[in-house]
Amino acid sequence: MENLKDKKIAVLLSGGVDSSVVVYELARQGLHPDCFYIKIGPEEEEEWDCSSEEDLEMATAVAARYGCRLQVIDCHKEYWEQVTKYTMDKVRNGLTPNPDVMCNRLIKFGAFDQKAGYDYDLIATGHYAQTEIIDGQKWLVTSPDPVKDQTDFLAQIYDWQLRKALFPIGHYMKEEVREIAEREHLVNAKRKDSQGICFLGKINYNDYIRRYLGENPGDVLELETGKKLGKHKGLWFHTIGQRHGLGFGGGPWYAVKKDMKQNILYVSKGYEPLTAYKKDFSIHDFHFLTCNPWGDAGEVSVTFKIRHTPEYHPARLERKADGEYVVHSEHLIQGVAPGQFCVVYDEDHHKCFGSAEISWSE
Ligand SMILES: Nc1ncnc2c1ncn2[C@@H]1O[C@H](COP(=O)(O)OP(=O)(O)OP(=O)(O)O)[C@@H](O)[C@H]1O
Repeated sequence: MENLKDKKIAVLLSGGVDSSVVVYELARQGLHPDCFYIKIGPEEEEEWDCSSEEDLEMATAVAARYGCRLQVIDCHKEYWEQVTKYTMDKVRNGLTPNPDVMCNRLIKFGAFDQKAGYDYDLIATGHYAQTEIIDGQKWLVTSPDPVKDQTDFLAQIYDWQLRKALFPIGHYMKEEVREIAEREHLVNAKRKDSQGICFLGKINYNDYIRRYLGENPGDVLELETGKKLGKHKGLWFHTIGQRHGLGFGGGPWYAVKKDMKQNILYVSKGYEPLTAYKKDFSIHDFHFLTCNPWGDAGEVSVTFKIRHTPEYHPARLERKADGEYVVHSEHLIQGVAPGQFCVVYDEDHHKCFGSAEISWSE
């Protein structure tokens, strides 16, 4: 780990076990970083839900135990204006967004930096990810825990954000983090991992979308035959590759294509319909975390993932004349949904180069 003694460090402390072990790890090195709890309230003026209150209590207890200050930073407005706007803009256009990816760029390393983080050299989080300095440049590298690895969620942060990021538990497996928390009797050692959309937690994704976009019913047709099977409530509730309880019987049915103009959802039947798979697909707006390692080389070997799963898929990445890329996967990939991020790694899935958005395809 880099020499931290002369650095001013801010810890993003959520009240969960991972960021609490971050504080412990730094304290163990004689450091007393300032801790920050980011508050994102519900969008309506309802009561703050009790799990957030409990989170803040836990964060307060952990910071106090290690002699650190804790401050609450309100990023409510920024979350709804930036992350929600991004999410709704994408789904409205039939694309599949990833709010958790944008939350890291826009909120944890973004809005937070403008409000408090600017005063610090490093921002430490409990993400399962690591960094490495190679030839004087800082790279994002994967965690040894393939199930917990979160480099995919970090693959849209800006280079200056990566330079400020510190992942003090990134070299551990999740079990090791839990063991440390139990051994140190941290108040939250036995708490369950958070789930759902970052910060929104329990909010159901479809309800979140419905609140902004409402419903827009249209036909559902079988791709192969054009036969009408029924109605959908809005294309934005469907993601390419997803198996849906559309309630038609005779399935399972998979969403395989959206016709935005005519508001039609096409589905295919069967457990593994070939229409739900792809080997070759285009990506655009490649965001490099550190730098473009390939220059304008025509083709390179990489690994990639398009979903938060432990597998990395081998592929050839082809650079087109316009500077965009085509992914040629070795294996068939299920559910290649436009708008999703394709996160690209080196052949050994060690270094994360960055990510690009999967392009719309007819
Ligand atoms: N409300 C919050 N306030 C401050 N930091 C946060 C908050 N939520 C998440 N973070 C930071 O982002 C990191 C990753 O968030 P994620 O939701 O993936 O948490 P997690 O893996 O469950 O971690 P934790 O156990 O620390 O909650 C956390 O470890 C923490 O550093």
